[in-house]
Amino acid sequence: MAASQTSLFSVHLTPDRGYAVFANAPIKKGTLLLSETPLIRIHKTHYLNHDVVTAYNKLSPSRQQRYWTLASAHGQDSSRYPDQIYFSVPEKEKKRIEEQHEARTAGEKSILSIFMTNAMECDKGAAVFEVAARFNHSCVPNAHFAWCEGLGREMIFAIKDLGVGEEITLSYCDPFYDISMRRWELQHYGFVCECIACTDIETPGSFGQQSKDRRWRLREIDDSFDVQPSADMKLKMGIEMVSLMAREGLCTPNLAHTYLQIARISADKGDMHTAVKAAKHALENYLICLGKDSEKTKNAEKSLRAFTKQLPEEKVKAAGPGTASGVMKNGVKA
Ligand SMILES: C[S@@+](CC[C@H](N)C(=O)[O-])C[C@H]1O[C@@H](n2cnc3c(N)ncnc32)[C@H](O)[C@@H]1O
Repeated sequence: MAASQTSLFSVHLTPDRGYAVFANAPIKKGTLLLSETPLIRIHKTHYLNHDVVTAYNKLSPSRQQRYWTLASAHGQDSSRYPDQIYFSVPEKEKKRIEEQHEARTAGEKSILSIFMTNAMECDKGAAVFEVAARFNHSCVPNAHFAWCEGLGREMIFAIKDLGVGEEITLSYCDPFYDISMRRWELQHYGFVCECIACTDIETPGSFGQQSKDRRWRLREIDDSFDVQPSADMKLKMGIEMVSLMAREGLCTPNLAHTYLQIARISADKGDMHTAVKAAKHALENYLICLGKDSEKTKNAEKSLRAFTKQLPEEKVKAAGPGTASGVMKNGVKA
């Protein structure tokens, strides 16, 4: 595991979660923790066993050896999964589901089971990264991973301030999923999450119980946001989402995205002061989660600049750093 030690974090074996990643020093949110090229990459989102085996066979013997050290969520109880595939599912998709089910329930780890356990989505495909694969899951993650196609690298950023020895976690599933959807998703990785959002869910007043309601509401709003015709209603929903995410401790790009939506709706309504304030929050959060090179960050920066130009002169001064001129002065731009 020598390659996994950096000045920022170390990888250690835990008693109950396999390897895990821990902060070596206090780390500020927005810090780039890891930038890594793939060990193996498939240029298809819906890959078959054949695609993974073909890519594996092209690896050097030493890379193949390292691949086999990674975790595998095989050996699962098949009764926890449906025993039939819906009749209208296309043949190729049926084959993919069957192959993955077999890999997951087999007694031995396989090239496919390792890939499925560790793969991260890339542009039109998936890849496994030797170090990034060691980060465990939390539904309230303190780090975020994103593929940067321009750099051909997986980037992991701290999205909260981290203390020495703190485990660094990522979310393997959409944080807006409610608890039953998250449990279903995480079952595929062969574990039951015991994070703060997943425990004590029946205890009145506990974080877990409140979280259950909040995530359910987040999903409900997220599902209906785009089809909501009223701008005022959308604004209200956006503000509620931000508040729910803050209470959940979810500082993921969804938060930045929601701020940007609030900014755009406010700008459409002519409320440029709110638009600028919300766009500043969006930019700040995209910078923390995705860094300055991300297209999403650059778009937020563009929106902020556009909205600031429409502010009356005296409000530009009041809005201060982070507005169109502030962006340059404060070095947010590369
Ligand atoms: C991508 S790997 C993460 C690193 C892994 N622990 C290792 O030893 O290499 C995913 C696997 O880690 C374990 N894992 C991840 N998050 C977990 C969690 N919150 N609780 C228990 N096990 C977890 C599961 O076995 C899962 O299949």
